[in-house]
Amino acid sequence: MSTQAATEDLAAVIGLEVHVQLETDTKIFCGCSTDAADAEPNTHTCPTCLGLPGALPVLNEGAVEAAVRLGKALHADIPERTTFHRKNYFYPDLPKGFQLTQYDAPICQDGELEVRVEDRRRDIGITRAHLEEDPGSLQHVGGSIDTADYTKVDYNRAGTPLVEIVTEPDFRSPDETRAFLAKLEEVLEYLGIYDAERDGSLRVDANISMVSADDLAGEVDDAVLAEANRTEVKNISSHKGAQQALAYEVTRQRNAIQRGREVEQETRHWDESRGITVSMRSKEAEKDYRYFEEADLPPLEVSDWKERLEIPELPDARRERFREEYDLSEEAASKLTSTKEVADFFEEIAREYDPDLAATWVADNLLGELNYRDMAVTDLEGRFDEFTRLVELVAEDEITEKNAREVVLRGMLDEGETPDDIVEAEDLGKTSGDEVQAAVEAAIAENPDAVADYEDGDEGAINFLVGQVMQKTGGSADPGQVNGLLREELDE
Ligand SMILES: Nc1ncnc2c1ncn2[C@@H]1O[C@H](COP(=O)(O)OP(=O)(O)OP(=O)(O)O)[C@@H](O)[C@H]1O
Ligand SMILES: [Mg+2]
Ligand SMILES: [Mg+2]
Repeated sequence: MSTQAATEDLAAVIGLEVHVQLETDTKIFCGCSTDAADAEPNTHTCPTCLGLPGALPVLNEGAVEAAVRLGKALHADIPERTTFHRKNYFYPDLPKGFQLTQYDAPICQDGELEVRVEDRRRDIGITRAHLEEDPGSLQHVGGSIDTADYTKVDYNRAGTPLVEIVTEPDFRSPDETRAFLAKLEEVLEYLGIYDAERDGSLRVDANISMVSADDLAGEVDDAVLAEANRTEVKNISSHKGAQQALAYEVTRQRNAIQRGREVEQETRHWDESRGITVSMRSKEAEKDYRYFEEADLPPLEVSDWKERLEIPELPDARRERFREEYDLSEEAASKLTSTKEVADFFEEIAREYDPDLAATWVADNLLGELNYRDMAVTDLEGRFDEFTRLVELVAEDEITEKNAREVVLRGMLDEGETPDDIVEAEDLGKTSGDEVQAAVEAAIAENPDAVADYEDGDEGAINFLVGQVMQKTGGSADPGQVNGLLREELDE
């Protein structure tokens, strides 16, 4: 098809395999801790995750529950029973010589995830999501994967629970994959089964082929996609990486086809520092893996787990509810549902104070100041009460909005102080009505010339008097209010 395609318009067909580390305390088939971020290499290991002879796997219920919750969120089918298989291949990151994974009875099948790209809605089909164990990690010394002097291996990661989410070849551009991955991460975080901060917690294999644009118009014939030669790009660890690696492949494959060459069906490696993909090996066929069912793990009955396990309201539903319930703009509702923490936080404040005030303070002021400092709402962990107190001070009119934003909020974020301490130290408490009234009267009594000018029709004189009152109140009075009070006195 390549020679024929050379004369036609070409379009990209993309499918993703996304590996997500599930957040559990222990590994998927043994009791070793998964929290090895600061551990010495090869210290979080045992005979099971090292694959020593005679060691038996025991399935971690928490990992299965996380996968079932994900399945619900993706509107996937959860089978009555699910099984595990051995996928045999030889590579140093795999001490047993096989990976325990799922094959013909995965925990989730036939789901979908709705994505928005600019203003278009795209429903991306989820072929399957299956559980498996993470291999160990390799560290290439003195170069990258193809040029290193030698390689070190660390089995702390081996056995970390993974869910591999395989999409249908439904993406038509690298941008769409970026939107999908962002959305998927949002859902995973809402479900509380994933830690985005952990290194390597999301890894992507991106499959891409170029086919004739005509073949993609209308109903797509599966046979066309099955026939197209695709490359599978590995070693992608971010949304941006996926987008860049795929954009590179679009150009590379298009050039090859236009020069009359065939695109090889192969596995390629994304070299992030060089911004290119490099050929690694021809793509192994499924039969190479000699899959067979793991005799040490009996089939698992999961028919009633879907009913039993609850999932929280997900980002799309929550955004819609926020728009209606709190009468928010699309933009504000999106910002306020970007993470579960932000959304929970907003709702807590909105219930107690005015939702408009809560929306302004969380979506604009707080997120704006955090963003400016490269911080996230999670950096405020344990200080939510302080922020609520700040909103309360504004709601009850005890400090001006300007001081709240420019002095108190910034002091909280930069100096780690509490709102009440800042208000006291900076003497920000709004001057009471009586004090302002007294200052107005004093300013009038002390400045007969300005009063006379005002009475002669000189509007500028009022500004001078406002300035006098502001001075007397140490700047804590509201200038608009002072102006009104002065006119009331003078116009009597
Ligand atoms: N013509 C195509 N162009 C781009 N991607 C495709 C095409 N056909 C299928 N794909 C995608 O390739 C991926 C296949 O993943 P799957 O895990 O089923 O098989 P695999 O990559 O052969 O196996 P392995 O898990 O060993 O890598 C899916 O994401 C699918 O959408
Ligand atoms: Mg796969
Ligand atoms: Mg693959």
